[in-house]
Amino acid sequence: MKTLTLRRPDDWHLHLRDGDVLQAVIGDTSRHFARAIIMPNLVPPVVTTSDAKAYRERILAALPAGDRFEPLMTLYLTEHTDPDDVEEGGKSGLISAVKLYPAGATTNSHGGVRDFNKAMPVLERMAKIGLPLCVHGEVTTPEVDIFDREAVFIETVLDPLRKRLPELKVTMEHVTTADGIDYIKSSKGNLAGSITTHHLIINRNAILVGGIRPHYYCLPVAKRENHRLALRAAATSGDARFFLGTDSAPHVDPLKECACGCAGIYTSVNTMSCLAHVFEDDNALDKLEAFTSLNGPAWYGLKPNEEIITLEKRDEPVKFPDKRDSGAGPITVFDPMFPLHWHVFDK
Ligand SMILES: NC(=O)N[C@@H](CC(=O)O)C(=O)O
Ligand SMILES: [Zn+2]
Ligand SMILES: [Zn+2]
Repeated sequence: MKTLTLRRPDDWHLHLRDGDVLQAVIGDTSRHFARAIIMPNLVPPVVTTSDAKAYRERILAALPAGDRFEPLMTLYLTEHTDPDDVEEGGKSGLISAVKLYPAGATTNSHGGVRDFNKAMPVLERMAKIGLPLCVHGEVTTPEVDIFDREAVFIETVLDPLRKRLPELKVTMEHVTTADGIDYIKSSKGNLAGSITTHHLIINRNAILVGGIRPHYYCLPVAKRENHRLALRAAATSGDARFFLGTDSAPHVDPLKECACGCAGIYTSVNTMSCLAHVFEDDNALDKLEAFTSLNGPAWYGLKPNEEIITLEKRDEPVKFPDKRDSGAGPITVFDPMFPLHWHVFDK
């Protein structure tokens, strides 16, 4: 029997939502993960340090009894964000990063940034104090094809921004293209990328072949197979600039299974089993710990976790629920479309 022992992983991009959904999903993360960067795109968004403090308390209150989990809070960047508030939050240790959503790019991003000049004072302050900017890297220009939005963002927004503020530390969130991977690899020191579980497994066929499958729809949308292969190569390479950010993004089924369904895939439940499968397929099980447990903390200036988890490959596949029930309705769990044999033991 194959076993694998890893330092306890962290998730560097996670949506926990609030209220009933938070209550239903938090245990799926805290079961395996010690820490997570918590996305601020609530309704209304987490904009100020005091919003983040209150949200952090709601997350801790929702944790299953006995679970230890550290939510790493982020602020949602707007054109009116106060640089002093950001600095205070960053220096106090409450705020780990600020999140940039180009207005209209994804779920609850309408309050995001339209005019980057207006965000410059905050970005300059972040560069000065070393607080990372997490970026949803897609342009929203209607003329740009949805499959090209990441590549165009790099060329027209991210690269000019990084030239203007070379000291700013940037995390390109949920990289989905070979262009994104190449861009990160060409950088020196102040750019890194998170990669999701599902983008290592699905390409765009999963969404569109044989019928439209809303539970594989997320943003940035999955791309062609050559892009998935580039993501796999980066994740399994051990390169310290790439780490796991699941982007687990729960939406209740009625909001996905309708004429205009929400973007987001719920992967917290089976992420570690999926990743062990992917890394084994690529003969890279020895690189899994770097991806899930070492590269992320190093980038965010934190120590890796001391505790460990064990994964064991068994003949009997792992049984996962198809859905996670919440007080707001059922949430469909990511189906990788192959059986998962890596079981996780963490207690
Ligand atoms: N990834 C998604 O498809 N959805 C995320 C937003 C995001 O991370 O862009 C969500 O909040 O639902
Ligand atoms: Zn995003
Ligand atoms: Zn996300």
